[in-house]
This record gives sequence, C-alpha cells and structure tokens, in this order.
Amino acid sequence: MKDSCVSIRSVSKKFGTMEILKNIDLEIQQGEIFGLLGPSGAGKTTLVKEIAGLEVPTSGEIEVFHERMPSLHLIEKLGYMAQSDALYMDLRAQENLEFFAALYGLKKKDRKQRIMEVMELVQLTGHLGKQVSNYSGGMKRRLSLAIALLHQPELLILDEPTVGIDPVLRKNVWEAFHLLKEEGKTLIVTTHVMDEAEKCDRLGLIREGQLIAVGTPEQLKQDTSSSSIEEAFLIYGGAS
Ligand SMILES: Nc1ncnc2c1ncn2[C@@H]1O[C@H](COP(=O)(O)OP(=O)(O)OP(=O)(O)O)[C@@H](O)[C@H]1O
Repeated sequence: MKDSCVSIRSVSKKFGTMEILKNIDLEIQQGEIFGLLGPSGAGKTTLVKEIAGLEVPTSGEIEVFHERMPSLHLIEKLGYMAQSDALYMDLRAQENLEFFAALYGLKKKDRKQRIMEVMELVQLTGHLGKQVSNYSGGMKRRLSLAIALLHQPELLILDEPTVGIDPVLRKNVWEAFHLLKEEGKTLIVTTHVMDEAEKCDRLGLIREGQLIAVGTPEQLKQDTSSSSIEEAFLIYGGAS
C-alpha cells in the first residue's frame, strides 16, 4: 500500500453558525491525483485551504506528510494555487517569479532555468517582461500555476487551476499534472468540470460540506450504474 500524504480526520469547519465542512474523513495517498468535485459553495476551497495550512479546522485534525497542519516548515514541500490570483500586479511576470523562487528557497543558480521551464509549460515565455496588470485573466491563472510549480513541491494543491484556460492549453496542463504524478508528486485539484474529474485517479464528491463519496471515477460510476460522473454525483447526492 502506498504511503499516506494527507490524513483528514473528523474535520469540521464553522464560520459563525454556518457549518461549512461536516465531519470529513479522508486519506490521500502519495503519488495520486486526487480531485475534489462539487458545486459552487460546497466547501472545496475551505477544505484545500485547511490542507495547505491557511485555515484551521474548528474541530478534527489534518496531517500532511505525517505532520499536523498548519506547519510552517512544510512550506517548501507544498505548492498552493489559490482560486484568486495572488500576484503582484505592479511587477512584471519575471519579477513575480523571482520573488516566489527566493521565498521558496530555490538556489540562485537554478532559478533562471526553472523559471523558463515553468513558463514554457504554461506558454508564457513571450510575456515574461510584461507587467502582470496587463495580463488577461487566463494569463494570470497560468502565471499562478507556473508559480505553484516553481519549487517542484511534493504536494501540489490547486484550486480550480484551469479556469479561464483554453481547451488546448488545458490539455497540456493536464499532461503536465500526469508527468508530475509519474515523478511521484501528489496533486489535489478542485474542479467542477466533469471531464477534468475523469482525469483524476480518485475523486472525492463534496456537497453542502459533506464528503458524499470517494473512489476512482470508474468505481463511482459502477457503484451507481451511471454513465457519467455527473450522473453518479446526482445519485450520491440523493437524486433518484
Ligand atoms: N471566511 C469566510 N467567512 C464566512 N463564510 C465563508 C468564508 N469562506 C467561505 N465561506 C462560505 O463557506 C461556503 C463554502 O465556500 P467554499 O469557497 O469553500 O466553496 P467552494 O466549494 O470552493 O465553492 P466555489 O466552487 O464557488 O469556489 C460558502 O457558503 C462560503 O460563503
């Protein structure tokens, strides 16, 4: 059996009186692409923020690489791409990348090459010198993805990474995710795009703060006699 990368135990989260996450238990193995699928407002972002150590559960606990989160010194092992782009708009893309490369402790001599590699992947090498405020929405997403990949983290947490990215590039990005997986990296990806969900090794279906099913896309479809993940989701969610 593969080693566990993320252990989520009895995790709940309240904002005021609203219970956003309800008693979640989940193990994510090293080297898998795990997708969190659910409608808007289901709690996906809250859960991945807690895995990344950016939010704390109201109750329960989360371990990443067998260490209780939040843990500051895991920062070099984690890559987190937020849903809204955390970029310095007044700086050029190159300067953003250099800033984050330094923050993540990349050695100076490796930085230039690594920056070129990640920008090639997201097809932005021609725009390195451009101020980020002049980037389109999709370009900002791609730059955020490049930044999350910079330090080759062991665990990549990506909150809707391909929103605003066109289908051709989306395909390239997914190929890159599979290459990372082959290198032994673990990826957690939130999505509400069904065809992306099919590309994950396993899926967690989340609805109104509850994890309603976990399994491979095939298992989830078989268990509900569905022809699509969308249909399986509806059945797990209580539709007849
Ligand atoms: N800081 C906060 N304070 C109060 N409520 C919050 C906070 N953050 C999230 N919520 C609420 O928690 C619920 C879940 O939000 P979350 O962003 O986790 O959902 P999501 O599944 O990621 O949705 P989307 O796909 O639209 O991003 C929503 O009702 C949201 O309004």
